[in-house]
Amino acid sequence: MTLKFTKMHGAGNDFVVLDGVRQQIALSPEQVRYIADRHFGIGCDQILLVERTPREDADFRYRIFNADGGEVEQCGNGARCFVRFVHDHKLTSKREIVVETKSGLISPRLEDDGRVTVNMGAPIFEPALIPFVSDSQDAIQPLQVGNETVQITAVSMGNPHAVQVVDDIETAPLSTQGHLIETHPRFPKRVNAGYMQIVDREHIKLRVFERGAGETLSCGTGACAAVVAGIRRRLLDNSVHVATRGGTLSITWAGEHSPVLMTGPAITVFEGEINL
Ligand SMILES: N[C@H](CCC[C@H](N)C(=O)O)C(=O)O
Repeated sequence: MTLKFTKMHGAGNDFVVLDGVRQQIALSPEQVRYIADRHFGIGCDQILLVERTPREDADFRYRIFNADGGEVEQCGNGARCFVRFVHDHKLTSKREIVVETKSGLISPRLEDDGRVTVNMGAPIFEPALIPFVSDSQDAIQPLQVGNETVQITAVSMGNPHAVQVVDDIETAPLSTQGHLIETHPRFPKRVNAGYMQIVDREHIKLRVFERGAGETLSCGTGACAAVVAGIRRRLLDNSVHVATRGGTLSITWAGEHSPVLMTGPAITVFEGEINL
């Protein structure tokens, strides 16, 4: 089978985007891993599959597969690339669309300056819904990682995140802690491990060891989770610029049950075909 694909990135978090509207696509985990492989395949952090949806209240369905082959609930940087893709490939003329994901509806919008704003929905703190094994919803909770105890904020943006505050992002222990947190038994569906450095109340630096992909240059839901965590810890104001290794994302959250808004880039790099 020959598949047309589009290679895209959102602040360096890169994607292979597949048009499941004009092509009939059903990928096995092995095929996902092959496409995502940076030596034997195309190479990407995630694969994004665009599909029609039967829902009346949505324009498309959006399926996300991590490089390890697992299908997941949400991808923030991918949502921005999604709306750029469907607009540029003339699957819609709308500049704002409603997209069905495994974790609910999101609405990305193309801005006049070329960036994309996404309403990512409200963060979730109930442990059972993250999911996180805990009898507390405190903003800061201890987590035993190897032979040390770290202080995390557990939050879901549709996908699970464990966020820490560090003094220096450059020395954050992603290489030693990242996988241990990702696979921690208190996160039954595994978790994305975020490390943020507070620059001031409107600026942070962020690195994320992503579930199913390892450290990426940027993580959109991770940026949302980090800002929410910082606001809950009373360290940040409501609008924050998040500097990631691949670029800057702007996140706004008014607190409580209000939605998190994310604005950032969505870039098309090249089009191609791959034989599966
Ligand atoms: N690794 C994530 C999915 C991709 C999220 C990230 N690339 C983003 O931009 O939000 C997870 O397993 O939940």
